[in-house]
Amino acid sequence: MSWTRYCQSVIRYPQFGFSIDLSRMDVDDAFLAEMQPKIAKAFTDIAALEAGKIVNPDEQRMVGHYWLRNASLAPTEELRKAVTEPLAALKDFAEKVHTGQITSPGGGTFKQILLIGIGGSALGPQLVNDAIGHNSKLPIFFFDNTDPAGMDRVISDLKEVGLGRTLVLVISKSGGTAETRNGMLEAKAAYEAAGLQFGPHAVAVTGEGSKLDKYAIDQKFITRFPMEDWVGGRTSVMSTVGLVPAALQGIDIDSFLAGAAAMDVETRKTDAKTNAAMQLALAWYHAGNGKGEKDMVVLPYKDSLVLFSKYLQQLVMESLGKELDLDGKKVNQGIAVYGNKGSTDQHAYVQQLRDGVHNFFTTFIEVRKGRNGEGIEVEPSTSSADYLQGFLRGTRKALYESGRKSVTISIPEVTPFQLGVLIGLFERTVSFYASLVNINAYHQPGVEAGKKAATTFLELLNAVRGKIIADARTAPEVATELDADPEDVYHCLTHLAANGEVQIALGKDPAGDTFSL
Ligand SMILES: O=P(O)(O)OC[C@H]1O[C@](O)(CO)[C@@H](O)[C@@H]1O
Repeated sequence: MSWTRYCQSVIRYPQFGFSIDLSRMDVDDAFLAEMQPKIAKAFTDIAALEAGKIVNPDEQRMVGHYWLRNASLAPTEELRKAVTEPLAALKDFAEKVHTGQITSPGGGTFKQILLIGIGGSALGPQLVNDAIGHNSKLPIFFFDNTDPAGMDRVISDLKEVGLGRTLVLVISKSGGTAETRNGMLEAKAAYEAAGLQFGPHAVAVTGEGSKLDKYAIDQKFITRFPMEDWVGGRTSVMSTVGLVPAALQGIDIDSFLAGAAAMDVETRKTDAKTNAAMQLALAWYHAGNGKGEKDMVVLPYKDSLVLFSKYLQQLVMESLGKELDLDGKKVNQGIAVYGNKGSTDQHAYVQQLRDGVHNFFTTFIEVRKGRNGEGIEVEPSTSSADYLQGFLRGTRKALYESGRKSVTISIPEVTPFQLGVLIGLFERTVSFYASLVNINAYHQPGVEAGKKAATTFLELLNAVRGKIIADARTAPEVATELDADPEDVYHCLTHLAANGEVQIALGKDPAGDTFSL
């Protein structure tokens, strides 16, 4: 019975060794029949998207990430060139860095990279590095936050080889993201403290004319690569954002792009039954009633894919997590994504998956090849790879026995091509799912609220700084003077106290704590 169902529901693309098993998602024919009109609309929507329609109405933008791996699909010559020219330029740049035609200002080749970016401007390069960048030509380090201690740690690691031999990539589509700006200024300060000029060690990847672009010109960066407004941050790994670092690392970026293009060819086909991305989108819809009622747990059984769940978290949650649908109706859509790797998670949270709250479905990612080269027997006739496979199959079975659904995606090994295949699959699944639930997957209005509130907090923090005097005062006293919320003022004061700018004397509760110079 389950064997028949498996054979009927597995979709295979043997030409590149891919398969997806949806048999444990229990999607029935009646559901598929009912979804027919929505499926047809999703195919029409994505064809329009790929043809260059403005499918991101709020930002009045096209969505062109599918063109990045097949420029001939781009609707105009200008757009085609916007893909091919930066690609040729970044390959040339990487080649010159590798062959020493571009060297560090102090002489000598660049030996390592510091990438400064956040969200889509870091997650893709981090995934690529972790999955396929092992032993690459230039090791890469990241500033992906505004945490000063985190940056200090990275700078100290970079100093082992030397900042003078470190090429800095500052990546920001908008060119105005605070965390990235802060990281760049922190890196610049570290260079200057070491007696080095920052600009001649740096490269910018950003929108033309952005703040960062202007800064890069002013500071005499080595070069700048453009980032187009029709590529979203979370789908930018195949744009200059992902390809500049990957090419510098010596990763086979043509193969990476070819993998995504190969998946695109299959999932562009309008036969829903054999379209892995459409079937996956339908399975998500079925599992969560089209309302994201079930979370997606991502379990790749391969250490090098450990960041894939984090990468998918942004791709899926920033794309699908929306308050309003395209008709302006309040829908609060989304699918929560979390995960790490198997079989490690077997010893962490799989207990809850099997026995606890039933609010998820699992996406297993199987990598068929265990390792390159010979392995040992850990038991008679049994290898570590056999165990990894055994745990994947065992967990899938045990979950299904207790009514927990799962998808299993299989790839032969983790290569640039296969990583492209996986990314291509999920990008198109997100596009389809967004159509099925009628939302704009390509904007992120919710992120702005937190950014605005942070700006307000920073303004208040400076106002509070100006009110600290020698006399000890409570947060409500300072708040009255500033006509501000006492809790906000309290958090400003405790932050200043923790960083040595004011003294704190604890009272019996926060209202009783006093602060002084
Ligand atoms: O590349 P940027 O413009 O610095 O943005 C970084 C990230 O910030 C976000 O805009 C969210 O604030 C993401 O969508 C994006 O990937």
